[in-house]
Amino acid sequence: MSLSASGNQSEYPALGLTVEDAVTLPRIAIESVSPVLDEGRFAVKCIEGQRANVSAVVFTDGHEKLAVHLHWRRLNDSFWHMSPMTFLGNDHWEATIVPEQPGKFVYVIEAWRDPFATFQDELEKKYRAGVPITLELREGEQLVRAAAQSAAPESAQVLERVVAQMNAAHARDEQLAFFLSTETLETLREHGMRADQVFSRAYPLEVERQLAQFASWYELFPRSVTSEQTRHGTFRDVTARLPQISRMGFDVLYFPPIHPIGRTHRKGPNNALVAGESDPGSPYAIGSPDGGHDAIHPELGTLDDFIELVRQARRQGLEIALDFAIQCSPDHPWIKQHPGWFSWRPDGTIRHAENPPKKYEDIVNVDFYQKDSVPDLWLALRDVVLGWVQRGVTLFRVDNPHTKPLPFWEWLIADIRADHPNVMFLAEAFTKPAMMARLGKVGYSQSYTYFTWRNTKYELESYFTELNEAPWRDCYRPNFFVNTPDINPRFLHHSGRPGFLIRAALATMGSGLWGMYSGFEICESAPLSGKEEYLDSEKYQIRPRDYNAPGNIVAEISRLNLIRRQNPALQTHLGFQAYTAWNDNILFFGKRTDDLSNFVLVAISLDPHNAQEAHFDLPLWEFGLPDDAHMHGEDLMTGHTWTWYGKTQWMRIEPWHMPFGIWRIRPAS
Ligand SMILES: O=P(O)(O)O[C@H]1O[C@H](CO)[C@@H](O[C@H]2O[C@H](CO)[C@@H](O)[C@H](O)[C@H]2O)[C@H](O)[C@H]1O
Repeated sequence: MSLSASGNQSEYPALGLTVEDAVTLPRIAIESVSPVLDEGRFAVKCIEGQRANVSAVVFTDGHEKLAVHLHWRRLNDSFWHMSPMTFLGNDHWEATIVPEQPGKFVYVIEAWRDPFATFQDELEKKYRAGVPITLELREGEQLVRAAAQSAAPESAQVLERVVAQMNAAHARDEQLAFFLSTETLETLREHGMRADQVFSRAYPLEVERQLAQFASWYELFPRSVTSEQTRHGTFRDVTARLPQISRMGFDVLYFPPIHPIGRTHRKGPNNALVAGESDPGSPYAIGSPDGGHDAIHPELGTLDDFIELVRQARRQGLEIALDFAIQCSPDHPWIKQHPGWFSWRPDGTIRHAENPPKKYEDIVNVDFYQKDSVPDLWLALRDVVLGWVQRGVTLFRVDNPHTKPLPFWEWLIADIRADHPNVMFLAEAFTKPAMMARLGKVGYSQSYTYFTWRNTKYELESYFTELNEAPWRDCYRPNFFVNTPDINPRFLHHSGRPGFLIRAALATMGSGLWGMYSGFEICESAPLSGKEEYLDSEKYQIRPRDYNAPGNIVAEISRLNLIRRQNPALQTHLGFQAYTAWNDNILFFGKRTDDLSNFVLVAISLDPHNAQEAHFDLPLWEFGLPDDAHMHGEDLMTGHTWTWYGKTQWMRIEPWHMPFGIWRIRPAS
């Protein structure tokens, strides 16, 4: 395609215009529309019931006043909501919308020249300056009559009433009151002519449940919910453990794959390439003669047990999240039923999967673009998700989504959410930033992050700040997992209990979304030969645990989750602001709601071994207070309260007591 081939230069005004084209171009400019992602190619993320601010720079030639409206609606509704946009000065306009349910929405900005507003403004200035206004009053009359004459049928009656009102105003004061009234202005704005009317393009918004932004995830392997390594845990055992998990304040209970596990190339303990007869294998090796992605591993129980578990979990305030791992053990039924969905090598084998440098010898990948795969494989995978949705599952953690095609995700997520807007997807992607962001743009409601590898004050401050800025804030919600079955963070190998508390505080205070893989609460950290992997990982064997083991941090985790529930400022990663504490081992930051009604200060020592002290700045300026003002403080871990006098304060953190402080502040009255 070339410009000369299309022959239509007006599509590219910057390259030159004919006069015929120029006279048809809009006279009003709408620029810098926000929020917008990639010029509207992708939807900006919003949360149901929460305010979304829409702003734009709107201007025209000359001095005439403009009127600017924001129109928005749910994609499939015919009714448009309308809010006038407020003029903020310097051509900036803003309006707020509050979408009430999850789903896809669009918004459009409309602008036009508003002759009556221009007239009213001039009339008022001249009147106040004592300049003669007789002629102006006559011009006003003309304007109102012209508006009534050219009114659309649905506005005619309203404008006739306005004309009648004007005719009834005989005394000069009455006329002035009529022409300067807000009511006259608004009626004419709504029903009068819209000169040079222009519309922006429609911009999409994706509205999700609050759980998309604020949720505490707990991960466990159902087979390990048992008292002995030789007895496979079941869904019924998990059901019995639900109250314990719910009491810790979690909202989501996430399971690695629960499907039948293959036998061919099954892995043994510690990723051994050969498994013993009784080794259970990696649950990610999905598929056996017992079924594939839509079946349940027989040793976990029945489908009814699973459905009952989902029901019981809901009763205790927990949603179940399932793993969606698009890969097959060589024993998966699809390999025989749909050989055309895989790419075969000349020797009749399928290449095993990998995520370099990791090798997954017990699984193979499907091929999304084989002749037989399009669209049958895509539809089959969609039906797998739908099947679990029909069984009550609303959350899916997707394994390695960055190794599958982006168009597939964009289609699948939109297709599922069109009928089930409550369903959400968490991307288990650890890859380059562009792909991490793009997964959010194509529909993932939240994502794993680099948090696990950010340890120093500089790293944490920069990372938390970056996530608050464009483009991340519009497309990416970070779920801070403190550990996963694949990540036994090096920091925890030798940090002892204080290190676990440090990471828990960073995750719970840093983002509205955080996650923990079981074992963290009893400070498990034994690594596999210096690697970031767990020794005797539960990915390859059953691992019973004593959750009451001495030194556990169950009480602290429960408290942190409670603090999050009680403080709206902590229910999102947005609103983060780093503050000054004069010590590189102490991260000090604030989280606050827009109206400052909830303001939480967090000080976390990054040193699990030594006491750390610092002078720090109490952010009085955020409340518009002078440096000598008083501030009320409340320790949210202990309930202790006090008053701070003045901006410069001092703290000491002893990790063996509590390696962090969480203080709710408000101006002392
Ligand atoms: O590749 P990631 O680091 O994102 O890890 C995820 O995907 C892996 C493949 O599904 C998965 O790996 C585990 O399952 C494999 C298949 O059974 C097995 O070969 C690996 O040894 C095992 O670690 C990983 O757990 C998951 O988080």
